[in-house]
Amino acid sequence: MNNSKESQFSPTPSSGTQSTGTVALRWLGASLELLDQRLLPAQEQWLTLATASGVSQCIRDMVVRGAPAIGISAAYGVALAARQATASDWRAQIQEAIRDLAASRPTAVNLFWALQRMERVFVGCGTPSEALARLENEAVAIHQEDLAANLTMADYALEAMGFSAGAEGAAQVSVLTHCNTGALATGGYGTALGVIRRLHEKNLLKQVYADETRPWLQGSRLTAWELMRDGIPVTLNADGAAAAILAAGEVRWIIVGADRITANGDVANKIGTYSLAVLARHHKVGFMVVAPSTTVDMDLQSGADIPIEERDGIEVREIRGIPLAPEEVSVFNPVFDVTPASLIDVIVTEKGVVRNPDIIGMRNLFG
Ligand SMILES: CSC[C@H]1O[C@H](OP(=O)(O)O)[C@H](O)[C@@H]1O
Repeated sequence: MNNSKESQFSPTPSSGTQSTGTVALRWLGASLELLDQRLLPAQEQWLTLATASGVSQCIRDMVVRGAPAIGISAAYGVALAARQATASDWRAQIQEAIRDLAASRPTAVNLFWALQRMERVFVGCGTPSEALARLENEAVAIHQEDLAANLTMADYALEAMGFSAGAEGAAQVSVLTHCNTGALATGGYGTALGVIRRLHEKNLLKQVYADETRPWLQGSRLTAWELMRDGIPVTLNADGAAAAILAAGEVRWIIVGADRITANGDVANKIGTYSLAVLARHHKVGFMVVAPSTTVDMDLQSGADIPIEERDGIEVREIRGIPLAPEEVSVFNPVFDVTPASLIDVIVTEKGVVRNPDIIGMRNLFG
């Protein structure tokens, strides 16, 4: 892996929508560039990956993170494996790359959806050169489809919020969001942050409150950085301040992303999401989950079935090597929690919207 400045590919959004300059990844054809999100906001440093194992390590280390971005990066990782696999055992090498990428993080179903889609293409390839061409095309398609989905979801979300088309002059709304669900977490534009971008584009956004999102600080380090680059009015708050913000009465919606949505509408998302949903219900604030259909896992009946990733306690005990707690203290560090469907007012996907989600509403949309 080394640093690089040039890039050849980053999908441009469909016409009629403001594109965002921020991207998390760039496909160069023979390599994948990843913006090292561990260093933001202090440094914008790109890593160039030429192997699937390098991409897998970057997902493990959260160089790139965010459910859709993880899936897209893994898809490009499989394409890189095809480029590397020229020996007689090329099939085994690509299959091993898929296995290694699948082991990189356990919760975001987008990863497994993307790898299964790439594997379906791979098994139909007869030669290494056919695999190289078809797998690269499939990874690019996954990337571009994700961006298109985000643009569609932004429109659906505004309708769900009561902003019909052409509502530019309507009263502005303040919202609160958690973690990072923007261009840094997706193929571009963002899921929950895509809705926030669209509200801003239509002059419907008064203020975004962004939870800092301990312990990895996706909110303070990524969301605040991303929104300020786009001139979007963002106020950073400690996670513990969310209750007081909702009690003040300005915020009308909490808008978050997801890492896995099960058949009954339960949602796994960044740790702290569940408590926001409880607060939202108590304060009669709308609670919206925005996620592409690649985040929906109809094979799991409920959130109890979702594997919740736990990461090293050092992420809680330290920040960039600076101790925040006694070195030997034990730490509970699940990086996701599950919000029951009963606390969710609406799930927005590019295939449509599920209000008051339950298994019937999910099945109507996803079969
Ligand atoms: C649209 S990103 C979805 C999801 O991914 C983030 O997790 P992580 O930063 O650990 O990859 C967070 O849960 C976002 O809401």
